Amino acid sequence: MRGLWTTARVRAAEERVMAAVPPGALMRRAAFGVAVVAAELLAGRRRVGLLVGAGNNGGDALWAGYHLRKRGVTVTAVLLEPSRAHAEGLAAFRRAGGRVVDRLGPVDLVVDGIVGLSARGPLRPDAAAHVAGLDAPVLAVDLPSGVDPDTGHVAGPAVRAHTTVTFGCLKPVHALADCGDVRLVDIGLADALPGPDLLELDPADVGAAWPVPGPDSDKYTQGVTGVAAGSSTYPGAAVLATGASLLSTSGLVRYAGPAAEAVRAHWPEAICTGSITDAGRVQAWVVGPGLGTGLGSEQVLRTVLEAGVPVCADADAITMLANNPDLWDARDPDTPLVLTPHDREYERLAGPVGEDRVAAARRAADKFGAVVLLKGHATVIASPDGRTLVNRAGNSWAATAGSGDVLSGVLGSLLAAGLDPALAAACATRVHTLAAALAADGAPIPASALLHALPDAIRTTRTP
Ligand SMILES: NC(=O)C1=CN([C@@H]2O[C@H](COP(=O)(O)OP(=O)(O)OC[C@H]3O[C@@H](n4cnc5c(N)ncnc54)[C@H](OP(=O)(O)O)[C@@H]3O)[C@@H](O)[C@H]2O)[C@@H](O)CC1
Ligand SMILES: [K+]
Repeated sequence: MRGLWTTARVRAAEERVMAAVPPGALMRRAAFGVAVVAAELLAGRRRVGLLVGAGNNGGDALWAGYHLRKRGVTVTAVLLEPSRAHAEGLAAFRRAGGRVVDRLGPVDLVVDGIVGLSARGPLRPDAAAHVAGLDAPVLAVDLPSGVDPDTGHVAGPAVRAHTTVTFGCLKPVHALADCGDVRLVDIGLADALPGPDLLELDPADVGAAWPVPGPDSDKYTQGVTGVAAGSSTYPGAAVLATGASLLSTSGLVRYAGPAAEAVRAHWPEAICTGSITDAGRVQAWVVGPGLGTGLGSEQVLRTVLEAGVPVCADADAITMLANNPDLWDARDPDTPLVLTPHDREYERLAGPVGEDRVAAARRAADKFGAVVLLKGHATVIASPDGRTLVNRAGNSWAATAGSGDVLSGVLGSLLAAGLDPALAAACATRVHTLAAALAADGAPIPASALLHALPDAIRTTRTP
């Protein structure tokens, strides 16, 4: 499990550590780390260009340039605001033979020291003009300039980083936005940091939490998942969600709805019935994918919410909850509920997502007393108990029709197995992402291919 800390907390920790070490020590450590990674990326090539902004981020870049000069690398620097460039860093850079230029010429690597933790908004026009002309890979100092450190939001021109070197701890931007390969340099902040603001699961965390049968298990001990999804118009959603539940755990899966025949044809092991009223007992429900939003579907949702077991409410279930707030009354507030909206569904439910996806997920989790899984390139999972987890996909292979149905099926089976709902949501998201990447292997895939890659994805997390 990896923690991520917002800039306010990082700054507070830095102040505490700075008071106890010689002036400039933290920047030296940070800059040395940048130089080491730069040398690695150069792999013997010898030309580095620095883009240097007005603050300490630029100071890091200049000191990194100093260390690279000591290794015999040719280093040039563009000072975006010469009068505000970090004075000691600039003096050291010049002493070591670094040259200040108006524009970067041909280089093998660019070091982005335009702006770091103090970043607000996109790149300013002069910085954007320097970045637009780059064709060498970019090593970002702390974070790619132009990306918001706390939200990962990109509102305009921004640096696209091949690699990012950050210091002391990860910040939200590193999980919420594309920072390339992220390297963490220890500058001695760990003991000064409070608990993290966000968490990101490692595959091993997922593997450790994933329910697998023990020596005494039977088909009931892993939990029975109920799937209330699909319609005569959309039987595929039922097939995908039920299949995903079946492939995620060895527990039993019951399907209830108008797509029973289609589900039975694809998944003979599922217990299928045409109506929710005779579905039998389950330990968790998945409700919503392809269900429709008519009166009959509302009754299905009401029945599921009244069942007193954890519920994963997806797609049409979210739309119905948004359209008809009376449906909330059917829910026992002590029973876990996981809502899995994409942005448009979120908007129906709780208003615009806005630039801060973490804040949006937390707002809805508070408002509804539910775990909210806000889907995106970076999926944010907020629990009403305050925990927030993020999962960065790193690719878009899962952005295909039916992919959400698979996710809800996986999540439902983890809820049925008794996992903590926020952990279940994070594990399901991670495995879904892995399955998409494994199935795609470089080429677009339909959701059914993602579905069939689930066992391999789960295996990956369980391999030490
Ligand atoms: N503290 C420490 O111990 C350590 C800190 N370290 C390093 O310091 C970095 C933080 O440095 P920092 O706070 O000096 O500010 P920084 O991010 O360089 O910004 C400079 C100025 O840029 C401007 N600006 C704002 N937005 C902008 C935009 N979109 N595009 C262009 N410009 C923009 C804005 O100035 P303005 O023009 O608004 O007055 C702002 O003040 C941190 O990320 C890490 O690299 C490490 O050495 C480890 C130890
Ligand atoms: K930067």
